[in-house]
Amino acid sequence: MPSLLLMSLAPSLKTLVVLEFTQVLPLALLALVASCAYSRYASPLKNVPGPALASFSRIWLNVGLVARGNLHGGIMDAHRKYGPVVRVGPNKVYFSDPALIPEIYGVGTGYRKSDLYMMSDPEPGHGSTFSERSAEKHAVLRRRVGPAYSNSSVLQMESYVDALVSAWISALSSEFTVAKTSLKSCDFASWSQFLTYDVISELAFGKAFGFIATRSDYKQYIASFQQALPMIVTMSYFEELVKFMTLGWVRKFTTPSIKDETGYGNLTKTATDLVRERWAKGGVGERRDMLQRFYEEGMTEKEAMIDSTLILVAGSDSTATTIRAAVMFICSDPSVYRTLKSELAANIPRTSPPSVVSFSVARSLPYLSACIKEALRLFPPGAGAMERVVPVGGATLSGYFIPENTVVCLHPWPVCRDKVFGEDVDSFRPERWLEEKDEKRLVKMEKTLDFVFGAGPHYCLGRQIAYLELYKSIAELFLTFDIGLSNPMRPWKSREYGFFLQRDMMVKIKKVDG
Ligand code: HEM
Repeated sequence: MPSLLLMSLAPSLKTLVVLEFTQVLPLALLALVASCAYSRYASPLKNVPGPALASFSRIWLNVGLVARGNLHGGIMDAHRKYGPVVRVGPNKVYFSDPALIPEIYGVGTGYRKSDLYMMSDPEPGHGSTFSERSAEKHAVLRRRVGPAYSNSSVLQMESYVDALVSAWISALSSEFTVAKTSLKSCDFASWSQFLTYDVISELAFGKAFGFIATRSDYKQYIASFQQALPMIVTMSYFEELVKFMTLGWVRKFTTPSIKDETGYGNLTKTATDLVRERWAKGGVGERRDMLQRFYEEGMTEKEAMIDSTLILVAGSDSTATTIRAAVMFICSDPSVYRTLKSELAANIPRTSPPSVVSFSVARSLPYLSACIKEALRLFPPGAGAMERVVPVGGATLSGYFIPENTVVCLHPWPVCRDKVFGEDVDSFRPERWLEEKDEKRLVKMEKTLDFVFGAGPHYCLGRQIAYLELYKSIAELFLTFDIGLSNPMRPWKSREYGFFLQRDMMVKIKKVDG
């Protein structure tokens, strides 16, 4: 009976729906056109230069740049075309003048992280040290995790990094060189990350996952991250979609499961299990690793689970990208290559059995330091937009009044090509760090470069760990091997989604004589 009634009502319902739709559609279109016209011609940002499409739509940024894996390149081009201030969206303005770093990123200036970071929350309402948008909650988290990253704790863990760098060099040697002759090309894109993943898991949990030992992408953590990242990052720019996706029932379909045998879900499970085990033992591990320090600072089990997963992600890709970039740039310039090799050979005696160069010795080598700085400058590995929200009252930035709640950002790629570095900013020239006689300018160069690690309350906590790995791995690589790019015309395949997804970086390696 009810179905008969429904059937008799169906035609009139259909007419009603069609009528409603034909009436609503023009109204919706009108509202859309009015909102685009307002954004383009009447918004307080109407005079800020930028692409016309970006002034009324997010398509230019979100689809044209982010979804195509080239935010850093597109933003650099936009600054070249429009100058130091660019309107990249209806409510977004990006800047390139490093003088704005203290204002936008400084301590206590009131600029909070934008909703772009929401997608990085491991759970709705539970931000990590990286994704937390409330300044108060972030300060509490940062106080608790800070000691684990301090210079002294990092230096206490140097011997564990040495053991892994040594195992990495031996593995490269036995896999790719025999009797000083190169055998097969090495995919250095993967091998650089085998090292950084093992180092970070060793420092965080007191136990390397086993990328070097298995000479493989252990449980496909790297592959699964690379597969998931483009979609996650592109969606994070559509904040309304993220709000929908974080609803409990939707998350079930969008988040990798901890029941997975491999991939990112399994990585989360591994970190979660290790934290649970450790908290059950009162925080005490076999040695005083980062997890133990988290426990000592009063972190809850949940906070530690969230932040230890963050370390694995934040601490492996960025450092691996810098190792790759350094190798690529050094191998592409014969004069840089020769100068670096001579400096290393002259200052680091080879011992038997071989020992890994100490951080203090490696840091004292001027040419090695200049190469690392130049690699970070020319190829900042953290290429995600560090967006912030203008506080109440608005602000005047680079001569434009920017109203409150506008999203603003300085992107490290254009910042690292600022004129303070000289005329030839697009060249890899380590000498620029050694020839500069003007002390003040050198300090300004150092400070500007440091922005690759962010600034202010969100300044990178893992900077010292990154440097420890960079100095040791690059010194040991060029001391032990002669290295050449297999395909200098196309050294790697690279796309960027905040992190760089790089593969097929084929290199030939040969043991150095002597
Ligand atoms: C060359 C290597 C690295 C670069 C260029 C880099 C860059 C950055 C940048 C730019 C930020 C600030 C992001 C923002 O404000 O949105 C950041 C934050 C962070 N980084 Fe790194 N990072 C590197 C290595 C590492 C390593 C090795 C670790 C961990 C062991 C790490 C852990 C973190 C954490 C926990 C934060 C969040 C800090 C906070 O918001 O309070 N990073 N990093």
